[in-house]
Amino acid sequence: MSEHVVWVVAGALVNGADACLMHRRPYEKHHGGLWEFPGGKVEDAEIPVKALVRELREELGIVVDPGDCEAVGFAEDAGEQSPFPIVILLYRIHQWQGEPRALEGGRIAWFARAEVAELDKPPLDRVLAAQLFEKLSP
Ligand SMILES: Nc1nc2c([nH]c(=O)n2[C@@H]2O[C@H](COP(=O)(O)OP(=O)(O)OP(=O)(O)O)[C@@H](O)[C@H]2O)c(=O)[nH]1
Repeated sequence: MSEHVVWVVAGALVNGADACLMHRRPYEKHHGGLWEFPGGKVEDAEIPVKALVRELREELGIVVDPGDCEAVGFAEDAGEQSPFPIVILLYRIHQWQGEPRALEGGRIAWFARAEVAELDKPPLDRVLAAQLFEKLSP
């Protein structure tokens, strides 16, 4: 059986010491109603960080410099909990241009670290959030 792996890039927009922007997926989509890091699928032959810059422009209307994206997390599921094999790369971003807006539906909001831990999230996002905040610890 050939398995098509879905590669996903996600961005943790961080404001100050603690606040992080999360996106609640539209209800009609896979993982609808759950809170995720903004981002999306890497297209064929696309370098991941450029896919992230593209996704954040499309989804939030912000401009991000690839040099401002720091890789901080990685999670994968071979298709055990997810309906398809998936790899997610998480980048932390401290600066961007523009005010983030939810341009593709769902909603966005800023959350403190403790609140992110409590949000309803897909399983891989629990792993990614733990990696992110480990890196943010003093
Ligand atoms: N963007 C994003 N996707 C995630 C995260 N965690 C996670 O399991 N996923 C899953 O990864 C997949 C990414 O799909 P997406 O829908 O965001 O990507 P996209 O906008 O490029 O695709 P589409 O246009 O087909 O909807 C979804 O199944 C989504 O639920 C996350 O933190 N961020």
